[in-house]
Amino acid sequence: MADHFHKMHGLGNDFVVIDAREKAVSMTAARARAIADRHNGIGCDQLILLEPADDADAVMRIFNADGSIAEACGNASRAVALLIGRKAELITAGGRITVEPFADGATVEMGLPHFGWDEIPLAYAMDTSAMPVGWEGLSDPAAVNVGNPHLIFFVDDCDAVPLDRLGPLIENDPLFPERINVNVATLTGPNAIKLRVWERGAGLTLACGTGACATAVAAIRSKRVTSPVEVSLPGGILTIAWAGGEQITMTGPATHVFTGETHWANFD
Ligand SMILES: N[C@H](CCC[C@H](N)C(=O)O)C(=O)O
Repeated sequence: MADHFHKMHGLGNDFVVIDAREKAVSMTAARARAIADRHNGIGCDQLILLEPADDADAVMRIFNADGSIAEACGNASRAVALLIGRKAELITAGGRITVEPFADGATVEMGLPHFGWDEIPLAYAMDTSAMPVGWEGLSDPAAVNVGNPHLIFFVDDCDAVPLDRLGPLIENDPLFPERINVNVATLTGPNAIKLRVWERGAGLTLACGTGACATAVAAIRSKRVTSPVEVSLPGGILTIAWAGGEQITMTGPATHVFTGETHWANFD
């Protein structure tokens, strides 16, 4: 009996989605890594495993391409919304989210942002709105936790930042006990941001939903922009709304590419 999966993406941030609500699928970091491998596996930025939940529509477990666990995944939340096909509540390691699909995408209530140094988390206390730290020309970042941890640098030209080199350096800095997602953002209007992201455990991706949420929240909080914000990533545009103290709302496309079948034991 073959195992089925859905190959999906949100603005090019791609996923292997396994719906294990009816039939359990065991997943380990090693198996997730093997499935995510773009040469010897199926290939994806994150592996998404849907499991039964007592008081929600599903538990959504998120494995990065390196096998590490992510507490939130905005683009995958929209993909799962499309797959479920109706309004749904999902439990993730970072909290409870509500998703509502439309024809070719979804709106997601991503929960509340957190700003405390120990909520990011950081290794020691500091003001997370403008941190007194820097890496090779990148300085004064903000940090926001939107279920998962994000560091945001506002720069004049995000395309000029060597993120392929600085991303892993910052991701793995001892300041971040749980590592961190690295965002470089350029303001392009009173409600517009251009964004590139180095993702914890996945590297450069075409889009990052939680990165867009964290960056928009940091920009709104510091009065660089007003809500709602259009965030332009290499893969496309997400709209993020946040009225301070409220839920973050993210709206954007989701794509079901194909349904495939395999045997997960092949990846052990
Ligand atoms: N691509 C995801 C983010 C994955 C975050 C993951 N890299 C981590 O937090 O470890 C998104 O659309 O939000």
